[in-house]
Amino acid sequence: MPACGAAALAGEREPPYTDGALRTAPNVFGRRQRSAGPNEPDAAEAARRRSLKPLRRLLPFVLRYPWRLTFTLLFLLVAAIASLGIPAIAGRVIDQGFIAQNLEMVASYGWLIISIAAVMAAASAARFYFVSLLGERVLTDLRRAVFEHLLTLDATFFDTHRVGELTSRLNGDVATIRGAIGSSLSMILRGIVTMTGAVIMMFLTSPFLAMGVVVVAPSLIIPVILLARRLRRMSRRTQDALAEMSAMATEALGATKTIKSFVQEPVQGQLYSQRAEESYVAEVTRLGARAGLMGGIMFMVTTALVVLIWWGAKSVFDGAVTAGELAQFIIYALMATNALTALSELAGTLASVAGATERLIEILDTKSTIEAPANPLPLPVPPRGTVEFRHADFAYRTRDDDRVLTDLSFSVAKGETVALVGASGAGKSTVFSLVQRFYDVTAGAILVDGIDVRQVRPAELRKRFAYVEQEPTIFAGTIAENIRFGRPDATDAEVEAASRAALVHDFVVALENGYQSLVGERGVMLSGGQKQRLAIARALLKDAPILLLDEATSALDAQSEQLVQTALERLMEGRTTLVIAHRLATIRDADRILVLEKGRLIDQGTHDALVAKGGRYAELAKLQFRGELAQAG
Ligand SMILES: Nc1ncnc2c1ncn2[C@@H]1O[C@H](COP(=O)(O)OP(=O)(O)OP(=O)(O)O)[C@@H](O)[C@H]1O
Repeated sequence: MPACGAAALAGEREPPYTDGALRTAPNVFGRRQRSAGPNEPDAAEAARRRSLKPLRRLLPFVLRYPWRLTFTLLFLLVAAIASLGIPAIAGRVIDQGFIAQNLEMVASYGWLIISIAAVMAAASAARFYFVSLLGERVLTDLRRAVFEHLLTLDATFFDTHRVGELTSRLNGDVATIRGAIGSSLSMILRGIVTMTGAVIMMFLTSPFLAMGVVVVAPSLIIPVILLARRLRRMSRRTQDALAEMSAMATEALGATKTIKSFVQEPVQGQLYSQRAEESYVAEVTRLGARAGLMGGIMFMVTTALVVLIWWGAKSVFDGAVTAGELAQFIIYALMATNALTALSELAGTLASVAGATERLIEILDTKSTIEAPANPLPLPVPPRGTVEFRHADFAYRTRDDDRVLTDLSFSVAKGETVALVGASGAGKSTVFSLVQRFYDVTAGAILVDGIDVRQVRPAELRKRFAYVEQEPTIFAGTIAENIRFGRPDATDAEVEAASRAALVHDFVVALENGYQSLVGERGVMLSGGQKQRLAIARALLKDAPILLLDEATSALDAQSEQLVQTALERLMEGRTTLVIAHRLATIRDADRILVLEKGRLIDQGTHDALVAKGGRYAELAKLQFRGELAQAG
């Protein structure tokens, strides 16, 4: 019995994804990149790994379910008391039954043991059930809380964290905690109660033998604990290697087309096999050490047991204890050893659970810098549909010194179509992010419908915009779900009306499942033009007063282009439109063109006026619309 816990003492069984592994995961170039954000200072990392403090943060989640917790503790106590009662009766069986040769006594004690065993079994099963129930509940709540919180975080957070890392926190870290709470916690709780109980019973049974054990035990336990700690460090290295391998695979498998197109399969294969080898070596080293430790423990425990039996037998012969008391004592000693092995496992498991919890809590503790003001102002109803930038300066927090927008001032009146034009990196997309308050300006102000965007609830503000991205985001779901994205309660008739206006209806009805057809991940089953029209239908259905349109740069064929253009014209009707323009047609139809250069507004006016002026815009237009100008001219 003591040897069976040797593996646990040896510190095996750490769930995957321990601390820090994912933060240094390599990319497809085989280079490690840290994605730690402003909330994750590196220096404290090592100290935090050892700390069990984060576990306290799980407490509020657990205390939400007082009944489940009470039942868990109740059944835990009942099972422990019952299991501690059995050896005491076994001792009596030996003294009053075997030695006194009284078979009746053996039988009646036998019945008693069976009854207690029944209680113990039922209470253990109930304890396991309730602790698992509690664990699953806590994890589900935690996972939901983290996901919901992630959605509230600002764009800067997502600029500094890799999506892969965040999803592995949601999956890997939660799985780590589940593994621990689901089974280990149950074992651990039992271990604590049993060990305490068994030691007390050892003293009650024979203080003399118990004192002997207390003196000798530390010399056995301390080296084992030290070795086990070393083994845990090795185990962490193994998991780091494993996490690196899987992070690399995830990135590579998500980019198979790029890899194939650049004929990088052999290089990627080689990089992966390097990781696999590293992982293999780390694991084999760990297994070797573990095997040695297990063997050592087994030998030590068996030797200790033999010594205890010899010394116990001597005490029986000397008349210091009875044979029954000795048997009883040995059983308690074995129970205590077993419980100790479970507890030594606790240290390893708790450390990794603490690490996993910490990473999840870290997300929960991250505050969004974009928050609703304490006393938000309402936006005017009906909407005015105006936008104004007042001396706006902006720098991304990740690149503090690089000013992206400088003293930008312009205003867009209701129903006006204003085109933003400028070289790549001039700050056009940044204007779109700021007006929707994904980031805050560093100086100046942005007003929508006459009100500073920082004074209204972000959700209210964003309802005023329909945003059509350059590469529309299509979710893996049905066409209807994608169109309804901004208004899940829209009726079928409304969806169809928007689809007809956006020229989506005709191609949808030709599909076998119509609006219920699945579009695949990122809309892979749709053509570029279809995706754009779907995004336009979605924006139409949202029916917001201000349209933010980032025109697609990728060329569509003439017919598809015409369809998208028609759909766009319908979407722009009656709305204020800010458009990042890449097409001459859009530019010509715009009421005004804003020319941005390095984040400054250097000119504005109509296309003809700006061309006639012959400044920067004329040059830019010549470059950007070269083909179209040639055709037009
Ligand atoms: N999330 C971000 N974090 C840090 N810097 C950023 C971020 N997004 C953009 N930038 C930087 O801000 C500057 C302006 O970028 P922006 O995307 O607004 O330009 P753009 O005019 O829209 O360019 P393009 O036409 O190529 O899309 C660039 O120098 C860019 O590198």
